[in-house]
Amino acid sequence: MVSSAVLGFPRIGPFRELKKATEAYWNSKISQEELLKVGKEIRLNNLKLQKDAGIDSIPSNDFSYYDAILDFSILLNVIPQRYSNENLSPLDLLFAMGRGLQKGSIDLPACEMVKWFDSNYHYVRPTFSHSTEFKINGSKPIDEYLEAKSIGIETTPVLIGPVSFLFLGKSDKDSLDLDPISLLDKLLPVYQQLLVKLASAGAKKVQIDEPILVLDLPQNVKSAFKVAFNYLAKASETIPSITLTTYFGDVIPNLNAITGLPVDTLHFDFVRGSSQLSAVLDILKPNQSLSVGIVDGRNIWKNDLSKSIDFIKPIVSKLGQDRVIVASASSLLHSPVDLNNEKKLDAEIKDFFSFATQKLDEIVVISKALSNGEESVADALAANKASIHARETSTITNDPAVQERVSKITPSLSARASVFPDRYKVQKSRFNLPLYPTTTIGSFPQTKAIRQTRNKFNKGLITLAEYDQFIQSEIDEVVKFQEEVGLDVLVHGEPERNDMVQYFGEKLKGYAFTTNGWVQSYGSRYVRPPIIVGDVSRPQAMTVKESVYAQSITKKPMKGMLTGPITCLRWSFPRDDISLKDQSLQLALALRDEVQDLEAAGINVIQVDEPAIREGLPLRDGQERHDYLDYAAKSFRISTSGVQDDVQIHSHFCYSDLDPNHIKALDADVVSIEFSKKDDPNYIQEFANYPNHIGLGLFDIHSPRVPSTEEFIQRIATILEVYQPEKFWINPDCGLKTRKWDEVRAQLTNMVAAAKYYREKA
Ligand code: MET
Ligand SMILES: [Zn+2]
Repeated sequence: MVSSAVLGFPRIGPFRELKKATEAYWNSKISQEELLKVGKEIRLNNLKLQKDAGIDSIPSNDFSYYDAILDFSILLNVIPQRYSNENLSPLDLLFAMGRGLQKGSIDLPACEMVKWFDSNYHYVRPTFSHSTEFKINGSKPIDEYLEAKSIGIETTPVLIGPVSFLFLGKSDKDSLDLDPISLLDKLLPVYQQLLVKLASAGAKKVQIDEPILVLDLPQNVKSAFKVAFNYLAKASETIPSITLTTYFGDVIPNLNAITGLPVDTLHFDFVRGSSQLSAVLDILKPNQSLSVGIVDGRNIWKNDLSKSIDFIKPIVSKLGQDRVIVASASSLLHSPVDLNNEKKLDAEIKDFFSFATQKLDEIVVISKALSNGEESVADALAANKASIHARETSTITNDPAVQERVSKITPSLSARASVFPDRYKVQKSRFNLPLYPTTTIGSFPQTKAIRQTRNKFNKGLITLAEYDQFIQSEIDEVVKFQEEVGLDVLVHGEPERNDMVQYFGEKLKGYAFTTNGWVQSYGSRYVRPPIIVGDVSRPQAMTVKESVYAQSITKKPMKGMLTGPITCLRWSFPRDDISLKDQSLQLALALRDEVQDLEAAGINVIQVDEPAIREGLPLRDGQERHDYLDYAAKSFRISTSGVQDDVQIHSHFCYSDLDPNHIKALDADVVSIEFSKKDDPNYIQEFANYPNHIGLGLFDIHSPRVPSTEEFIQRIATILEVYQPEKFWINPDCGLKTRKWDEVRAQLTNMVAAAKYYREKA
C-alpha cells in the first residue's frame, strides 16, 4: 500500500486562537493554564483532522507556543546563561528568549530571529557558546507524542536534525571563534538519548528534518551528516525508525552527504525540486522508502492530482507500493488553515484554492489512487480535473492584453533616458536641495484614530467622502509636522494604507484576498498574504489623489510612494501556473503606469520600495540566482524608467544584509537602506562606492529610543569618513508607522539638527 504523510500542520488555529490566547496571556488577561488549554485544543483538533482525513503518518511535536526551533534549543539546554538566571517557568523562558522580557529589574533582550530559508516564517536562532552543555531539559516531544496516543492517535514526532540545528545557529558574543558544527560530537549522545526516550514512550518512527541540505554547504557540514546519522543508528537501545526530510528545493549538490545513511525513509520536495527524482532514485538503498513531497506546503493552489499521480506512478512501479509515501512537500505551516472558513471569497476563485485542511484530502486521494487504482477515487479526480481546467481557462486567470504587453517589453523600457550623472545635473537644478538632504521613508504613525476610521469605512459606517476628508486631514497634519521639523523632501505619511502590499493588491486587477487566510510569520505575528490569482494590471491610478493633495499644500518636494514589483510578489501568494519572472514583469508594467501618472500629475520625486528584494534571492548560488537578480532589477527599472531625467527616483531597502551590486543594478537616483543596527564597519565601506546617492538609516524605527543630536552627529561623522558629502542623504531606517507621534517628533528633530550642523560646517 502507498501510504500518506504530513510533515507538519499549522499551529495557529483556524481563527488565530493561538495568537489571541498568547497575547492575552502576555497582557495578564488569562492564566498560564488557560493558554496551555488553548494549545492543547489546537493540537488535538489538528490530530483528529488529520486522522479523519485518513493520513497515515501524522506529525506530533510540530506545535509550538512560539517557534519550534526555539523549543528544540530549550529542550537540549541551549539556553544562554542570561535567560536561565531568572527562574522563569518553561513557558515564560520560551517567551523571554523569543521576544525578550522587561519586567521589574529584569531586562532580557530577545534572541536573534531570522528568516526560515526563503519563506516568510522566522525562527529564533540557537545561540551556542563554549560553555553550551547539551542535556535533555523537559519532555515536549514525548509529552506531545503521549498526548496524541491518549486519544488513540499514533504519531510521528518531528525533530529538527542535529546538523541543521547546529548550522542554523550562531555562536554567542563570548564565543565568536566557535563554529557551531564543531559541537556535533557533544550533541549526538544527547540527541540519541532523546530518540531512546521517544522509543520507550512507544514511538515507532521519527521525522528528522535536515532542511539545510538544499543550501550550498561547506565540506565539513556535508560530512557531518554521515557522522551524525551513523552515530544515531548505532544506539545500544532501541530508537524509532527515522525519516530524514529535506524541503524547499532539490538536494542534488549534497546527495553524497546522505547517500548510504542508515535511515529508513528519505523525504524530498518534488514540488520545488522535481528535477532531482532520478538522482534520488539512484541513491536509494534496497530497503529504503521514498517519501514523495508532492503537495505544496507553501501555497494555496489546488494540487493537479492527475499530474501528481502520473509523477509518482513510475516511482511505485520501480520501488513497489510499500516503499512509497505520498506527502506534503514541506510542513503545511506556511499555508492558511481552512478554505471552508472563507465565506466572502468569489465562488469561481475559491474553487482554485486548497488550504492546509484541503491539502490533507489531496494527499490521501493521491495515495489511494496509487494504492487502489484511480477508479477508487474517480469522483475526487473528476472534480479536481474540472477545477484545474476551470482555472486554466478562466478570464480571471488570463488577460490577453497583459500577456501581450509583457511579450512586447523591449530593452528601452528598462533604461532611463540618461545616465545618472546627467540626470543628477538636471535634478540638482530643479530641486535645489541643501547638502545632506533630509527625508523619511514614507509612513508616519498609524494611530488608533486612523485604524478606527478605516474600519468604519470598510464596514460602511462612513461614506467615501467622509473617509477621504479624514485622510486629507491626516495628510495636512503630517505635512505641517514635516515643515515644522524642517525636513527637505516630504511624504504624505501613507495614512490610507493598511499594508504596503495589500493596499496595492486591492487596487490592482488580478489579486484576491482572504478573510482568515493567516499564516505565522513569527511568534504571535501572523500575516494574511494577498493572492495573485491572474494576470495583473492597473485599471486606474492608485496613489495619485493622495500625493497630489499632499503636494498641493506644500512648496517642498513631495515624494510619491509605491511598493515595488518584487515586494508585491514576495509578500503575496504567487501563482504557480506562470513564472515568478512573468508575474514580476506584469507588476512592473502596472507600476510603470502609476509612476508615469504621478509624473504627469506633478509629483517629481517618486520612491518605489523594494524591501523584499533580498529575501527573494534563491537559496543557492548559480543560474537561478543570477536569473532572479536579473529580472528583479529589470522589473524595478521597468517600473521607474518611464519618466524624464528630472524626476528623481528613490528606492528603499530594509530587513537584511544587502549586496551593493544588487542595489546598483536598479539604477535609482537615491536609495535609502536600513543601517542603524549594523555595527559592522565593512558594511559602510561596501556601500561607499555606490555610484548614485544614498541615505544610510540613522535610527532604529522599531524602538522608541530617541538618539540625541550629538549621537546623530557622531554617526554621521563615521559615515562621512568614507562617503562623499554630496552623495549623502539623512533619513531613518524605515517607515515610522509603528512609532508614537512624540517619539517621531523628538527623533526627527534631532536628526534634522545633526544635518544642519554638518551643513553649517561645510
Ligand atoms: C518595510 S519598508 C516600508 C516602506 C514604506 N514606504 C513605509 O514607510 O512604511
Ligand atoms: Zn523599510
